[in-house]
Amino acid sequence: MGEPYQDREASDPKLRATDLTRTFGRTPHTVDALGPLDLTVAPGEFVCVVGPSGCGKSTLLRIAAGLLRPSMGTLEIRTSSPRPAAMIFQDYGIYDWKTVRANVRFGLDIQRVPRREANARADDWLARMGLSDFAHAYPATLSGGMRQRVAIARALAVQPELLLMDEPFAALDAQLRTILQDELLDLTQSLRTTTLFITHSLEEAIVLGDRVLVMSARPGRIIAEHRPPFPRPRTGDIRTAPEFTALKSELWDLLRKEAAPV
Ligand SMILES: Nc1ncnc2c1ncn2[C@@H]1O[C@H](COP(=O)(O)OP(=O)(O)OP(=O)(O)O)[C@@H](O)[C@H]1O
Repeated sequence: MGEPYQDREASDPKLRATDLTRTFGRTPHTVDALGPLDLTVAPGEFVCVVGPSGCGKSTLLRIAAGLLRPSMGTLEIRTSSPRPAAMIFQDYGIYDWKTVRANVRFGLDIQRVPRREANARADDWLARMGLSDFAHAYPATLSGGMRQRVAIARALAVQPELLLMDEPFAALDAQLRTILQDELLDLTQSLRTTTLFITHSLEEAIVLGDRVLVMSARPGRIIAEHRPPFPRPRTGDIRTAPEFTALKSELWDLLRKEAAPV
């Protein structure tokens, strides 16, 4: 392996993890899940994290979302408004008993945005995601791709300063996954929302990321950083570029070493 990974200091990062460590369980049955790990995400940056199964990716994201505490070290999020970080999970995390529109409005209701304005913002997001005809439907009647579009609309409707995504497209078939990757690429390039995105898919990471960070096997640390060499705004067409294939195989080599049984 080459030089150990050192996160280049972003001067005023939106997110900064320092010596972040998480252990689960009690001695003698502890599991070292994560770290020590250093990471910064600059404002407007889209950072993808890939790593072998069980290396602590979700743990990292759950700490960033405030759902878990670090065992040691810190993770700071710098926000300039009371708007929360928004999170999107693999299993959509939408409420089956609420209509599609009420799901998209959910974060706005929590922020006590007046109903009329909240409905207008929800409807705007439903239109952007091609879901206007389903505003009054319940999620059970939607396909997986549509459900994930609802989750994306709900997260972005609150205009979060930080978007945390944990394998958001993992449950979708390959074709739909590609379509949603391209939609997210379009959206994030126009919104420039700071995003930390966890994925198993190298292709997804290269298409979407300003940086792709590779994690080691558990306890996960960052062992490599790559910047996909595709200027923005980019489109899904980069998937056929030789540089894309080359970077994918380079990342795959790194991951294969980490995933290999010892
Ligand atoms: N609440 C918990 N209690 C005990 N161990 C846990 C807990 N949550 C996670 N772990 C362990 O911590 C390690 C990291 O888990 P985590 O879910 O963060 O990995 P991951 O990289 O997201 O995995 P995958 O890619 O398979 O989703 C795993 O060994 C897991 O079993």
